[in-house]
Amino acid sequence: MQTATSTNIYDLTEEQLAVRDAAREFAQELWAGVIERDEHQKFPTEQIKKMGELGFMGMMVSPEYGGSGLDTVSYVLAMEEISKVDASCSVIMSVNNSLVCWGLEQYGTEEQKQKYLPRLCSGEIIGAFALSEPEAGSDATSQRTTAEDMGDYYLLNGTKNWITNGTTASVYLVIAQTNPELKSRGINVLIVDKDMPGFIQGPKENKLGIRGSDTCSLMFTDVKVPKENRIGADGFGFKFAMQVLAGGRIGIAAQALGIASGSLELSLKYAKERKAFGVEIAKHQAIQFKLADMATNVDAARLLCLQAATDKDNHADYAKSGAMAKLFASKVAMDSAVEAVQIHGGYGFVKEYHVERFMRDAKITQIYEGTSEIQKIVISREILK
Ligand SMILES: Cc1cc2nc3c(=O)[nH]c(=O)nc-3n(C[C@H](O)[C@H](O)[C@H](O)COP(=O)(O)OP(=O)(O)OC[C@H]3O[C@@H](n4cnc5c(N)ncnc54)[C@H](O)[C@@H]3O)c2cc1C
Repeated sequence: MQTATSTNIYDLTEEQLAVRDAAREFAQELWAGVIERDEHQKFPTEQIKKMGELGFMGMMVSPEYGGSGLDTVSYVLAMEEISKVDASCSVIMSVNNSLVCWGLEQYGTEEQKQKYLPRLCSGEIIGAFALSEPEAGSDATSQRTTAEDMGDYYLLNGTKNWITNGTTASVYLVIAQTNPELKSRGINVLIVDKDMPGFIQGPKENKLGIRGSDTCSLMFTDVKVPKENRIGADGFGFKFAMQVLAGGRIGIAAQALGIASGSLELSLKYAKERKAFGVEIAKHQAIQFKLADMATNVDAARLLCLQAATDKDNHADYAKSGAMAKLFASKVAMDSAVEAVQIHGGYGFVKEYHVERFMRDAKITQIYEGTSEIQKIVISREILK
């Protein structure tokens, strides 16, 4: 199925196009079992392993640490293709790539990078990023999890909420307050290994969408985290979280784009097959206009995603473009998926046709890594500077 991605409007390089094509080809394998994984909240273990082997789990990490050494544009293209089929796989990929691997490579010590990155990139282990708490979501500065400085180690206590890869990860980047008097400048980020005594993971949340990906709470009771597990200088944790989330948003924007373009592709196919009143429904102007709106929005969302990715690759400021890409693409994902269900009629309401799953999966892209309201705060702050 050809959509606007077939036209090289963004002057993509041969390498970027090859990555997109490889992701597109691999994504076809994700159709098998996707409904079952969604229905039973089954983690895509085999699929993630294969994604690691193909280089999708550490796409932007330098080959020196086992990564694919690719740019953010390539990452966006791959995220779109994988999200077109299974947004659960793509969120696992996104957290591992943009939050965990990127954060470790940018700010970790040589020892930390050597210890964790090769296995995170190969898919041998998975990473998680733990910022949100029961009472600190959008207002991430209100951290209640504490990391008390005990000299050689930090004593970690508290609860994190809604953590993607929460039950399956082996390594967690945990944000915690060390010095409340310094507010956001008293926050640290610590690398916590799954088997550290006092660390337990809660049960999987029973979710509306992205049900193949596991989300849970994390509980820390007197967990002793060695000082060498801190990333960056003392008090760098909040800045770390904001930096990785700014890049993470580009990945989630691409996930939303994929859900939207997947909805469009399935709708185009169905509209040419399904007949009503003696003709294919694609011949009815009402359906044509829905498809035209979807295609226009998908192309616009893709351009915003590529703009943000290009800004990041060029080391330009991507706070605004990343927030715009996520704000817009997540709305397009939601709108396109709803229209896809409508175009499919009654068939859209049952699982075999996938679009009801896209509709459920789309919603989260307006919530995590900064809600749409928070993206508007970021954008308005940037344009009013
Ligand atoms: C499936 C899933 C996976 C997740 N994965 C992770 C993860 O891996 N790691 C992690 O740390 N977190 C994760 N999260 C948490 C997610 O990032 C938060 O849910 C999100 O940031 C919103 O926080 P909240 O739920 O506390 O909502 P709240 O912050 O309580 O917001 C509630 C509503 O109020 C609005 N609002 C809040 N403040 C303002 C304001 N100042 N102006 C205007 N509107 C405002 C919000 O936009 C929202 O509509 C995940 C969440 C889910 C559901």
